[in-house]
Amino acid sequence: MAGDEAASKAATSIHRSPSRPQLDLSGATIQGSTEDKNPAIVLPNQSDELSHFAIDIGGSLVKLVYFSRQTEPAVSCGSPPRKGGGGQDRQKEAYYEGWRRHPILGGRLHFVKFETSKLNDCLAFIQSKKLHCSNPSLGTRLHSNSGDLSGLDGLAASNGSAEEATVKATGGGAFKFADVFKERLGVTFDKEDEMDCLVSGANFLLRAIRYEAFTHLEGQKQFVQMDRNDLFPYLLVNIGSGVSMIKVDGDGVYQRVSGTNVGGGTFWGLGRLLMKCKTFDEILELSQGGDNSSVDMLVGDIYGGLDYNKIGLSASTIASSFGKVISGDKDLSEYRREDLALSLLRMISYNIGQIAYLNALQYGLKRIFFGGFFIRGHAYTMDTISFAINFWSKGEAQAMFLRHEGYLGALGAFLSYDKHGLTTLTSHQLVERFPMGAPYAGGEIHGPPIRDLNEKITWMDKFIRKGIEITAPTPTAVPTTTGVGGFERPLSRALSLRSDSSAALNVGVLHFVPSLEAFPLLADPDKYEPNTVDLSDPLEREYWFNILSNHMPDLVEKAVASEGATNDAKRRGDAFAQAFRAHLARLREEPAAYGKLGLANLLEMREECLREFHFTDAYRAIKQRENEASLAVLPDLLSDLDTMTPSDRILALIEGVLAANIFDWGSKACVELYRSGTIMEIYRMSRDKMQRPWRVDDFDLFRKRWIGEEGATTPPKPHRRALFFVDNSGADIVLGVLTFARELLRRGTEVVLVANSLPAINDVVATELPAVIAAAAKHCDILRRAAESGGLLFDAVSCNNGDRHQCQNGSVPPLYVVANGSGSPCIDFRQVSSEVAAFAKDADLVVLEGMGRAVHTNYNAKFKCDVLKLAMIKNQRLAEQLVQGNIYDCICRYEPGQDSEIYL
Ligand SMILES: Nc1ncnc2c1ncn2[C@@H]1O[C@H](COP(=O)(O)OP(=O)(O)O)[C@@H](O)[C@H]1O
Ligand SMILES: CC(C)(COP(=O)(O)O)[C@@H](O)C(=O)NCCC(=O)O
Ligand SMILES: [Mn+2]
Repeated sequence: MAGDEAASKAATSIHRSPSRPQLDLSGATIQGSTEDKNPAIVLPNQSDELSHFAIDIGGSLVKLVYFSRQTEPAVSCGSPPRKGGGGQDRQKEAYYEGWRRHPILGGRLHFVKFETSKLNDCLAFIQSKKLHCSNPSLGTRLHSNSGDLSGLDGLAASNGSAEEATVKATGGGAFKFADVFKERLGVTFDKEDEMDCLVSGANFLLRAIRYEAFTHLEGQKQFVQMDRNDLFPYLLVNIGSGVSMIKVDGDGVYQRVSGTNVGGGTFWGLGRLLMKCKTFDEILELSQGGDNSSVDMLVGDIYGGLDYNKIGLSASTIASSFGKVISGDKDLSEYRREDLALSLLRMISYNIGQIAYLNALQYGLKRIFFGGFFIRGHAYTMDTISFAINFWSKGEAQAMFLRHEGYLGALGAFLSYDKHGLTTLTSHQLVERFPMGAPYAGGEIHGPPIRDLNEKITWMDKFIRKGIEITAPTPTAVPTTTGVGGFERPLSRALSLRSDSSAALNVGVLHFVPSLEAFPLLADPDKYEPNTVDLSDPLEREYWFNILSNHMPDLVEKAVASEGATNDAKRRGDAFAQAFRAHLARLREEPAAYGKLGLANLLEMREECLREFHFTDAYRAIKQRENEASLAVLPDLLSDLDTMTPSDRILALIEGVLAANIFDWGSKACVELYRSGTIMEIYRMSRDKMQRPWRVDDFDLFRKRWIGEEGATTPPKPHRRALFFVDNSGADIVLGVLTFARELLRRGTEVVLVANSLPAINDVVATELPAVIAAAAKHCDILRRAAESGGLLFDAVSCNNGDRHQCQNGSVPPLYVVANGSGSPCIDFRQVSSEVAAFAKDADLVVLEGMGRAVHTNYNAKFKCDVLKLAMIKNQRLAEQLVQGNIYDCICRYEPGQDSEIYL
């Protein structure tokens, strides 16, 4: 397939579902100055009424799910601009091009909650964010400002007055408070059935969110990978104020089989009455220091301290919750509040667990999912419920919990709009992010919503003060279970309860990126795991947390400098550091808080966190300096390479990629190294040290594939197309990648350079590549012609050293640049841009370069086609662990693909 076809396939491959909404770009104008980096775009004919939010008003809590449009072309739109036009126009053209190519609405889903008794907070929140305003006649304003903090800038045509807006609403409050919403906000509720919503919310989450469901046993959280084709039947137990038990057999196919009036409302109500607790969390907190044996009547109390072995009950089994109270002659005030709280929690949780089990038994269901805000991510509650299910079912049935626990109904109501096309999205197209503002944007609970960066920084300060409560976990004692009776004491007794705000960080902002797909060349997509290092090991986790913490001062310094070291930049730098440290503290305490944790997630989160505080490219200056220094020596390197035999040359080229990978500003050791020499000195030193065999060395095999057996008469056919996942700026891209790419081109292989959509450390970004290539092309005819035919060069560049080498067949295949859809130093092949996926279809060679992409992630990944993994390991411990080697050792791993032709 020719490149143009591939590109056009990339463009068409996204028009998947005609039912998806499209943006009407006709008559679009850019508002504001053309010099403005982030101008607003006005779409006067975009009349698709925006469905801003859906609401679930329950007996205790109001749950709000709201949508904000993707206001900038998605990260996957980093393709280089096409020919024609002046600089400014070209930018504009590229911008529109992005929108044309990705007309499906991307956007973000936010989750917030309020107490029903504080409905005013909720109304104020909606009002301040203008969620209720959608006025089609005014058109829509789209801002390209990526600094959209809470996600809603520029969403609505904001004249403040709401025209007849209808909003999906569920829960009893949809009836009870319909008039209030009409009066105060002018919105009319379109009521959706609560059970319908719970079921569709749960089905969506279980299918589309990779780490949604988990088990919780004896303090251990374990994510359960649901098979989307084998989801049904299951029992859904929603523990809100009251409890609903629903047997779910499919989409919209369910039956509410049972329920109980003894639920979260009972717990909270009795907690207020008995312990005089002001908040729900206070009860949970109290329970952690409780001993229920002073309140509950235990089997041992009845049997004189003995177990009742005959029927399998231990002495510590609760025979009767609160039963001991009848025999003592004590006033309420004479009981410890902690003990009462624990008895209450156990009573409610066991009871619900038991009823759930009986229903599962009656309907032959093995899987039971618990939702509703009674759970509140509280370890002891979950352990108690799990214990009950496990005990009564003798291990047959399994209790699972949902990360979005209380939002099922609100999410279901939102999905019922059906015009976002969300129900068809797959996990590949969803990215969950955890911006610091997320828990606060919901107000309160904590209100008021954060509107700008300034407010967010102020919030950060508060968070940190609150965050001090988030201490490192005290090691938990060995669980003291007493046979069938359950835990004597809460396992998590020693831990302080997480504040609600930090618990709210369990639920992030869900980004829909319709243009992301799974990489089609993965050999076994279901088994694919991007992370090499297993962070479920506490020692490993601590090591990498420390690495990231220690790197902070240097990173903050670079970030602040990149923004001119102004006072504002310094303030943002501090806030960034606080925010990222808070994430680390949160994850130290609960590693699985954000889903399954891998090193790649941490490295990406750091980049996201920088962006959150408006550091768009912290290493901008460094990247530029290194590019210039490398471009200056490129001509000499090219001449050297051209004097070599093909066999020596391929070795020199791979050596070159490995040696240049030393320029890594994310590695502490490397950053220290740079103090001791210039870029060129370090590059030369690195090259001089290149000695084979490398620590992992498949070079001989690769050379065979490249030039064939020695003395063979017919050389192997060159690869058709190479997909080269590039890494760092400077020597890495200029002296390593481009020289290798040139050789591939010379042999007749099409080359697609796949670079980041957004910056990450000193990685080269797709939009920066055309300029780098243009500069390199001045010294090389092959690169120039290939870049021209790949549409990368606009102005004819003349080759000033007259590259004499021609391609084998006289013509040069195209060189393309494609953005990968990510802004991380690693790559997760479950989610790449649709352009990469389209270009992959014809590729027969994948090259992964650098420690992030070839070692931290994908070291063990298997591909359908040939793959070459090239990296220098710039961390001593990792080198020891992974390859029994040392820092600066190199990896050259070559694995012929399952489907590739065997030439050997
Ligand atoms: N911050 C909180 N405020 C009040 N109740 C809470 C809070 N966090 C958890 N809960 C518990 O969650 C229950 C409400 O759960 P939810 O799923 O929202 O149900 P509902 O729709 O009936 O309000 C409350 O009765 C209480 O037990
Ligand atoms: C972030 C990185 C993966 C980038 O490496 P690259 O992909 O550029 O080779 C790497 O710098 C890294 O793992 N740094 C942390 C390890 C350390 O400082 O020792
Ligand atoms: Mn890198």
